[in-house]
Amino acid sequence: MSILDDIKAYKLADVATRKEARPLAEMHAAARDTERPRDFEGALRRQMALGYALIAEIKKASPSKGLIREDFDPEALAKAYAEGGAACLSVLTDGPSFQGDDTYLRLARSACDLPVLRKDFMFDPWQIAESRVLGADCVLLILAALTDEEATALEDAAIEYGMAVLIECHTAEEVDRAKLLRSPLVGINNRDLGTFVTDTAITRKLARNVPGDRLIISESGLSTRQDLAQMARYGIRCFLIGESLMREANVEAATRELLRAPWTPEAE
Ligand SMILES: O=P(O)(O)OC[C@@H](O)[C@@H](O)c1c[nH]c2ccccc12
Repeated sequence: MSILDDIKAYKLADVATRKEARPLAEMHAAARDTERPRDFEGALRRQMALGYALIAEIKKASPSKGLIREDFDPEALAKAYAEGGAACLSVLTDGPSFQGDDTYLRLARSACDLPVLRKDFMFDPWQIAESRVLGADCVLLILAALTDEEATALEDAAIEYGMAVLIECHTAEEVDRAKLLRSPLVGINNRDLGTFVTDTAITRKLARNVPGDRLIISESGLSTRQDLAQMARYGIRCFLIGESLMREANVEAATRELLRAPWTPEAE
């Protein structure tokens, strides 16, 4: 069984229990009743016009690295990322694999003005409604874990609640499948979720197949200004970064330093 199968099994069991407490009709009504989500795509595009756009991730632990950050305060981290110049936040809410929690999302979002991605594993439209109720402005759809039909149903639900959708791909085939969906946000994960092997060349290889009207976000394994400059040479200026920033003592300063003076062709 691959790790994604394993995650799907515990996630569906967890959703079944949560659903008993709040059935779909009730969660759907609550989601429709929330305030307008913050503009995730707009925040990325505004920052890209000025340089790099960063989705900064709040992640305590991961299955490949174990505990990443001991001193873990989601509110302080959200403020540090916002002050350091991030465009958006990503908050892990999955407990079993990432030591995440739904409350981390609420705390991070209320500590700043940034739009927030709920980083979790979505299989059931009920989870999309729940994400909006928790305050998420964007959800992640991992194509490696979903059929086209499932991805479409989840995307439709997110769009109905006014949320953005980050479509995650890791292979050329998944990039082709992303074209069947409506969301312009295409994440290319440099990490293989089955083996945890991370190779930042994956973004450059797959970017060629992404239509020009989509916004490419390079995800995972990025840590230095050189990493970002290297991507920018290929026209990719939007990044999702977690671990390397989570390991910094001063997250705000590290974020600011990473985003300082973006690479431009003129500078070469
Ligand atoms: O911590 P990193 O290597 O900077 O990566 C961040 C993010 O891309 C990674 O956490 C991630 C990308 N896709 C995911 C899907 C599920 C869980 C986690 C992820």
